[in-house]
Amino acid sequence: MGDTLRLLRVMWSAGKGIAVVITVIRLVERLIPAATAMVVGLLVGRVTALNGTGGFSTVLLPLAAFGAVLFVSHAAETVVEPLAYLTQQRIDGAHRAAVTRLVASSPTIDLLEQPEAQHLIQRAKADPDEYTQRTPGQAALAGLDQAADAIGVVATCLVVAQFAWWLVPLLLIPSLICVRLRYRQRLKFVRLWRAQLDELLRADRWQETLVSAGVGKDMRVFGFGDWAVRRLRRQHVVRCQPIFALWQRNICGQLWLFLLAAPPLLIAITAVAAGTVNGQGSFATETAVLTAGAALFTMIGPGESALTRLAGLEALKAYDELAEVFGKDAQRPPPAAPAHTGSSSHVRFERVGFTYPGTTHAVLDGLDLEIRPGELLAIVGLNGAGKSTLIKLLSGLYKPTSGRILVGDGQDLAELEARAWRERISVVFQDFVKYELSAADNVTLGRPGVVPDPTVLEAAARDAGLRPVLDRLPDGWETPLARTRTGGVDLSGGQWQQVVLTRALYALYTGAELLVLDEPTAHLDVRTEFEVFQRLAEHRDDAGVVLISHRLSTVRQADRIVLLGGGRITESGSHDELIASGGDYAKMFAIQAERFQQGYRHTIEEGELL
Ligand SMILES: Nc1ncnc2c1ncn2[C@@H]1O[C@H](COP(=O)(O)OP(=O)(O)OP(=O)(O)O)[C@@H](O)[C@H]1O
Repeated sequence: MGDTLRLLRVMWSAGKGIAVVITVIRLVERLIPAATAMVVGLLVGRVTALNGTGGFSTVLLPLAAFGAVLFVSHAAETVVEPLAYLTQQRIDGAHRAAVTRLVASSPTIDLLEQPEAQHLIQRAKADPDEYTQRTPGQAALAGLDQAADAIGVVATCLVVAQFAWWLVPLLLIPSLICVRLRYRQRLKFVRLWRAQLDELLRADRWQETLVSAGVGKDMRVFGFGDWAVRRLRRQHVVRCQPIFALWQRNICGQLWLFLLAAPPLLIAITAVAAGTVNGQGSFATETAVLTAGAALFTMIGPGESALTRLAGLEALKAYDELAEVFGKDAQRPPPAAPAHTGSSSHVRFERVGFTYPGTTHAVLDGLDLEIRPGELLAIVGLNGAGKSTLIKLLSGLYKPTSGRILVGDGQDLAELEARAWRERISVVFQDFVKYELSAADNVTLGRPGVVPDPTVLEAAARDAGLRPVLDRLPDGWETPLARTRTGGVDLSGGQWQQVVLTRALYALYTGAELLVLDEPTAHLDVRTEFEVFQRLAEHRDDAGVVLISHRLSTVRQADRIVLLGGGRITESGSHDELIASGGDYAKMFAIQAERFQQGYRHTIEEGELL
């Protein structure tokens, strides 16, 4: 009952007018079998009464009524289809927007990395690419169908009862048992689908990966196309086999359902025929009852509505669970949390420890670090030392497992409103995203919702060294940065990095106070990288910059360099101080300087960069 009410509410949410119209049409449709039975009965009665005596005019009325029933049936069918489509799209559009909003509302990303959360999202997103998956819109319409079916069954039973009341339970009870059994069969499909979510997700991702241009390169070069397709097929077969097996059992079950429902219908037909022969009813009544009985048999038919209702409700229930999980998360920190005060480029990590959810290894372990206002701070360390993790904590994407991060005048980052904090910082991640949007959109995403200022856009492009790249694009700023889009182009790795740097600088020049760059120049040639940093140093004003880089030739320009190792800062100082101390930084620098001089001596003027 609760589910039915919920589906009605969902239906109502599509718009009162459309909900009422579609309900009326569905009801009319369901009354048509009963109306047909009565009209056919009336027609047969009149024809029989004529008994070859002429007077054809007496059958005109039932004939006209029959035509009217046919017309109404046809009109209802024609009108209901677009209305149902509209209703479904409205409901599903709103549902998908709600799911996206909910998932996006989480201030951190730790939940998104959990398989359980991904399963919930898959269940809730109502993307009916699977046999058993249905959308809330489809479920609402199916719920309406079922309610209308029930009314249609009552009307048809009234026609049948004209002959004898006991025919109603005789036909109805086996049919209702069939409905129940079918419902249980469909429930098994939904449960099976739910149990297979993990494989489904893996197969989906694998398929998406295989058709992407990036993987297309690897696939061709290494020649693993056949292997990849075989793997995809195997995943598909493994997933489908239990569904086929369930179908096989289902087909056998259908025979039992037929044996349950058909004999009562035959008994009813025989009883009505015998009764008519014995003068218990007219031939017309017999025709009406038989027409209605057959309609009843088909009305309680295939159980598709039951599956649709069940599967669509599944998406709504998954949304509830998702709201529970993400809703809680979205409320940490509380929405009314204060905005921070003081300079955003003043940050202190106090004994910060961090272990990724679901793992046991502490990536950061009692880390103390101060990022001073206006300072250019470089963080270096070996692969896996935790540099990117530190940046994610600084961006508020994860909360420290222990310790705290104080920002501005000493406010705990965990208690601040995440959005307000992020407006004050500008971050380039190592694994940045290449958005299939225009060059302008790719950059202005750094400050969304604000009318782009062309002067600032140009300044950011100039400082990131993007201007020469833009000059070569066919449509300048408006060129889509994706080969798959009409008129689009793809950029080289270094050019993409310049786009992303431009985005970060654009955010910096429009209000951010702390620029965080995680390997921002790994793909840039040495000269471009040098020029970019020169300009950044000139134009950053009072903004702080945190730079992560393995290129120590870049890092040496920083005001201060810290070395991260074993989850803590192990060395800190200017380049000269660290070289003088002869620690790990000095050793790393010596190795790189030696390799650099060997590898680039002929292309870079001596002493220009080192
Ligand atoms: N989302 C994650 N879930 C679990 N563990 C993670 C996750 N991201 C990173 N790690 C682990 O955390 C450790 C630190 O990774 P991180 O990316 O911070 O290192 P890094 O210093 O930036 O390395 P690199 O120089 O190679 O970029 C690694 O052992 C890594 O496996």
